[in-house]
Amino acid sequence: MKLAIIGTGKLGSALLEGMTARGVLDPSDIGLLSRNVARTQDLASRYGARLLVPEDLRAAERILICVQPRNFSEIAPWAAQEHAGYISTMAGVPTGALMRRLGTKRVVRAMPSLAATIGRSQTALTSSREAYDTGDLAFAGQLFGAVGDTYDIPEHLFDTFTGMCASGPAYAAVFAEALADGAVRMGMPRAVATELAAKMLVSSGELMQLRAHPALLKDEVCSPGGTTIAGLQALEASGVRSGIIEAVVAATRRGRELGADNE
Ligand SMILES: NC(=O)C1=CN([C@@H]2O[C@H](COP(=O)(O)OP(=O)(O)OC[C@H]3O[C@@H](n4cnc5c(N)ncnc54)[C@H](O)[C@@H]3O)[C@@H](O)[C@H]2O)C=CC1
Ligand SMILES: O=C(O)[C@@H]1CCC=N1
Repeated sequence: MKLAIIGTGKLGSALLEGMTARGVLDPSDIGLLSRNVARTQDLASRYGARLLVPEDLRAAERILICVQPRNFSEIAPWAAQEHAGYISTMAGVPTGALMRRLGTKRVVRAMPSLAATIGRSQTALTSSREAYDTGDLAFAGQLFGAVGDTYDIPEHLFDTFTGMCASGPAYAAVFAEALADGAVRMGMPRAVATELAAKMLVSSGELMQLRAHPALLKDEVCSPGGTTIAGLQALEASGVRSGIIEAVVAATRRGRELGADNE
């Protein structure tokens, strides 16, 4: 078995879906192990992966940990296998803590996002020296490279990457929801407003990528004395920029707390 995935919740299943859809691993080389056995059995049958019990981890070349940081202490005792390499997606938990709790030096820390489902995750990677030497980091690079872009991020910036790129879809969702609320406030039907808001965010992201800086897009859309600059004035008065900066700062700090809880 090339890869055992512990934790088949929102991220574990998104990674499974993204990886199998893109053929990075044969489903028969993937094993799944989670507390929610019914859901995991269902995923295993749907994707052609194996349902595992902890003893099966002895046969896993590498183990991908996708449980919540608060559940790490529950799985660490039986997840620790001398022969295996580890990849952890747990927010906040540093490579040092992973090495100590798993009793190995073969540790890769990864931070993907739910966009892995559609092959558009931005995944941060960092690892121990041993994980580099044994090819674990290269393996993780292939795995996450199949479901989006990968970035070498130094460990001191990992929680910030998490607070922006991995948490980011939630911020974007709140922005879309609020946009739709605005349109509903002005009389637009909810279903139409919700669909328009999401599509507008996607196309705006693509337009931004075609420009050197997001401000250039803003300037092109703002006609002198027009509607957009009036809307932007109201947005700026709400302190939206500071709110977004604070969101990334708070998420970064929370990542550090989760790391400290797992020392
Ligand atoms: N949801 C997201 O967008 C992202 C999540 N992450 C990280 O990925 C990890 C998983 O996140 P989610 O999938 O959202 O969480 P989740 O709560 O949806 O899934 C957690 C999974 O762990 C399993 N689990 C919990 N305790 C267990 C135990 N003792 N033994 C076996 N299985 C156990 C649960 O049954 C569930 O399948 C977290 O550490 C999170 O920080 C990272 C990037 C993005
Ligand atoms: O909210 C969380 O803690 C996880 C990590 C990044 C996205 N979801």
